[in-house]
Amino acid sequence: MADATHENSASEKIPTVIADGVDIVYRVNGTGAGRGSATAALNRIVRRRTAEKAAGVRRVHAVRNVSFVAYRGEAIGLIGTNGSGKSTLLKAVAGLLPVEHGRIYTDGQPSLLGVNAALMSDLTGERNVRLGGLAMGMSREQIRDRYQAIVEFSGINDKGDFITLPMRTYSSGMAARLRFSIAAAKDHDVLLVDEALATGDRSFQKRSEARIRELRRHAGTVFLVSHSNKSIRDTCDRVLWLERGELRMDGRTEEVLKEYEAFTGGPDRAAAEPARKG
Ligand SMILES: Nc1ncnc2c1ncn2[C@@H]1O[C@H](COP(=O)(O)OP(=O)(O)OP(=O)(O)O)[C@@H](O)[C@H]1O
Repeated sequence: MADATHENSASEKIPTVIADGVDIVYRVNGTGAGRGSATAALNRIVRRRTAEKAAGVRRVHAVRNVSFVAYRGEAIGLIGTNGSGKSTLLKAVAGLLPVEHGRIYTDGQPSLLGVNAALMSDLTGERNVRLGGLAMGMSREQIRDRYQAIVEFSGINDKGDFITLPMRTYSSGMAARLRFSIAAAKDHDVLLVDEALATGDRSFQKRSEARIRELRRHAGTVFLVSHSNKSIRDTCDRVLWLERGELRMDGRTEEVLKEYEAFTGGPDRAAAEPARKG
């Protein structure tokens, strides 16, 4: 679907993402006394840290001291039980969330699947393909050349001429497939995929996995968040395992999944709740 511009091998070891001691903290307002009052809001602005508690601001420390280096040509799986910080870390790599401590360096523009190509439900699939392409920095000519391939890849028209209907008429699976197809039409420096493979049916999943392998060959780095250990095995050669916001393991896919499956109690039981510790 996309041009093969240049081939790279992981052996060249060109870093694309460096996370150095990253901490990410969410602040949730209105969880206690003073909720919504003007004084509480003013407090939050003026005396942030000390006032946070008094103003009912709860801190959720979602990612703790995470460091890794990702290289060009790698496909890296992000695994961990529910709430372990995978999506949060992905958003921070995409530049959509600030880090509390530490730094994230990226080479090139990271694209979080589905966000960079934010689709509009009142516009037709066709318009969204074109706008999404422009939003990702493709030229009109490139979009024209790849339009047909994007639509075919998405499979949106398999059951009728849906691409000319507004996106609000699509099922959530169809919308997710179109988002993936648009995002995957471009060769990304760093492509961040969050559970997208879980949305389509089996044949679409197969196509997306093949496309991720292709994107890897064409130089980019791919991050994939998934609860399907099979998808991770089929797509990734390296895995980062996050648990309670901490990087518990970083290594070859098989090595990490073996430990992870022992922890979660078997293959693809990964969505289980982590054991609570005090
Ligand atoms: N917008 C938010 N505001 C406050 N806390 C949040 C927010 N988003 C996530 N969190 C918290 O941050 C932690 C990490 O959440 P995150 O969504 O990154 O986990 P995850 O590993 O992607 O989970 P899942 O596998 O369930 O998708 C959780 O404790 C969650 O409750």
